Amino acid sequence: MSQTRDTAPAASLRGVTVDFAGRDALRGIDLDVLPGCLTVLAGPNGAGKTTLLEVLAGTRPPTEGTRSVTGAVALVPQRTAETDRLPVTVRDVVTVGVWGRLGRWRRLDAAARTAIDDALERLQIQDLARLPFATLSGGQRQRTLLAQGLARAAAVLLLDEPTTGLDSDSAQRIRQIMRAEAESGVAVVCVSHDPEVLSSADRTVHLADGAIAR
Ligand SMILES: Nc1ncnc2c1ncn2[C@@H]1O[C@H](COP(=O)(O)OP(=O)(O)OP(=O)(O)O)[C@@H](O)[C@H]1O
Repeated sequence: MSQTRDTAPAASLRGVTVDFAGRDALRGIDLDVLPGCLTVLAGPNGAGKTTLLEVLAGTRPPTEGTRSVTGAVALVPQRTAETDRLPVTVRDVVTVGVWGRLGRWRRLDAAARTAIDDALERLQIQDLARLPFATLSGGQRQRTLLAQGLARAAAVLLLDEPTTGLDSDSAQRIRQIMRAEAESGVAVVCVSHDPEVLSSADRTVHLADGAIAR
């Protein structure tokens, strides 16, 4: 970890509970996410990892408790059947990452174009940029979604099982990018069952039945 323990958190949750129709997916979660730190959320299926990531992202409001963040947040979701069907190119998907920095009409300036090109290059998908997203392989889609997250240049980067189903070279590249982002000061939080992601973590948060076990 490149930051000290007394660094102010980039995101904090206090007493967070998420109730799905009377069943608690999360129960009383207190969590600080630090800049410069790769935090891995681990635990069995159904433990609440994705729900916790969604609360950190701000896409799922907690039933109880509070969330505070100090800067922009990027969420790299697991590739899904819904995103497979979107009639957009790879470059379009990555371009969404810079929208938050653009004006009302979302006209791309030079800095935004550079951010998009850099993200495509870091994920080695420049040659795919003009292809429809729907025609990509699963691994290529995952790399495109991560490129979108990098283009956002957020203070907090959240990833849901980014190496699942990838070949070893692609998985290795994604692990290297997560480490590099953490080293550059980003607060990186990753849900993963991948032993190599777990071994590269600065901190592992184990969830069990909706609570932090250790
Ligand atoms: N939209 C939803 N509606 C109802 N219940 C849900 C919803 N999303 C998740 N749950 C439930 O909340 C619990 C936690 O789910 P979550 O997806 O956060 O677990 P997870 O640890 O990410 O699991 P996995 O490792 O299988 O991805 C599970 O019991 C799940 O069935």
